[in-house]
Amino acid sequence: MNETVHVGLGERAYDIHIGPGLLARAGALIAPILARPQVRVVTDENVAAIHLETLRSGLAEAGITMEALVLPAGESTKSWPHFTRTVEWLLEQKVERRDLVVAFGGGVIGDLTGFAAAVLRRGVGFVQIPTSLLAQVDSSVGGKTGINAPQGKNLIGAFHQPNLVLADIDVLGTLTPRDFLAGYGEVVKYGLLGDSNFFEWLEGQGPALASGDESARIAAVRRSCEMKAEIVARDETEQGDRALLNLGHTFCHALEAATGYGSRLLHGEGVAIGCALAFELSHRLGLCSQEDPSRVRQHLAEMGMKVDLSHIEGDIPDADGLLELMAQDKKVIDGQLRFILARGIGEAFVTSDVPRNVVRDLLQDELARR
Ligand SMILES: NC(=O)c1ccc[n+]([C@@H]2O[C@H](COP(=O)([O-])OP(=O)(O)OC[C@H]3O[C@@H](n4cnc5c(N)ncnc54)[C@H](O)[C@@H]3O)[C@@H](O)[C@H]2O)c1
Ligand SMILES: O=C(O)C(=O)C[C@@H](O)[C@H](O)[C@H](O)COP(=O)(O)O
Ligand SMILES: [Zn+2]
Repeated sequence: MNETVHVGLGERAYDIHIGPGLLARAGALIAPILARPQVRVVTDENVAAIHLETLRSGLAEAGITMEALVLPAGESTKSWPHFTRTVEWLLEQKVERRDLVVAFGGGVIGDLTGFAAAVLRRGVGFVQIPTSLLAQVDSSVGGKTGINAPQGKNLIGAFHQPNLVLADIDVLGTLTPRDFLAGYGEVVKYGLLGDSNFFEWLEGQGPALASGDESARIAAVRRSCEMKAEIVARDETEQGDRALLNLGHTFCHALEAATGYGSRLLHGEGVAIGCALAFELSHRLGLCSQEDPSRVRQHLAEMGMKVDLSHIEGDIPDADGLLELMAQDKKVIDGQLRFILARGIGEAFVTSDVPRNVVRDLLQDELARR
């Protein structure tokens, strides 16, 4: 029942194992790449409470000992204070250059721990054991690591590939429905950016995925990882095509900054809203038919997801305020925003040819519906 996706990056290549029961086998899977039988694990309080002892015994089966740092859960942990605490803890633990650090949690823990590993003693290896759907389909793969800055999302970080990824499908069973659906936003993104058959499959299988169907979950994680691995192998540091994985994110990151990186808007929720906006923008620019944004919105709505700016509670900035936040996007070149747009479902492309007034009008219209 286990699947393996290979990320073909030459000397930085690694495998993603996907399937049930992987925590119990973690020791056996990690042992071949360990220099000595000990690891340091960074996790959050939710994951630790439910799954840390299973990981500890899975490692112990192969004679590997572990110490853990348990951080608070949530996006605000992806910040300087927790980053400093993590790096100092790893140094206190005398983690050596040939040791491996384990990121055991969702995307927040993966991004923070990966960045700590990137700078610790100028770079130590790390293993991703992603426990949220979002982390299994996206953040644990591809080596983007980092933290948020007051100026914007993920503005401080490094490309640092993991040495191994273990995506245990069983742990998805303890996610809250809200966190599961947030991760689903990134799954839908893959279909929208490059695989219309996958999107069509999700239209049929999305409800089964959400209600816990194991084979549907494995298939969705595998297809997402295959697509991400293929793009990352082509363009590891986002000089070109990797930006496709940013579909919906220019809007999403501005909305996350506007809502204070808290529980008002989760990253995956912002991605879903951002994808709907990107398709609407594509339609307004005459790139795709009206049916495409409608179909995107309909599937997200049927899954019970946030689709519109009106689904975000509380105040958000006006159109100019959101455009100002977008100006910090890492895809900006010579002060010019770049967007991921689509000629249809599964046909995304990267462009800077987007008049500011069209984006402004779109945001104004969407804000007026709040
Ligand atoms: N590096 C990348 O390529 C990349 C890609 C996508 C997203 N991200 C980042 O990932 C972050 C979002 O990740 P996320 O949605 O996993 O958020 P998260 O890490 O905050 O996890 C969501 C919530 O689920 C809980 N949780 C995780 N696994 C659980 C489990 N098995 N059982 C019960 N609870 C569990 C966490 O404690 C948390 O409360 C954002 O910061 C985003 O920017 C990075
Ligand atoms: O891996 C990538 O590349 C992505 O863009 C994946 C995104 O889902 C993810 O949210 C990423 O962290 C965004 O990257 P950023 O460079 O726009 O911060
Ligand atoms: Zn994302």
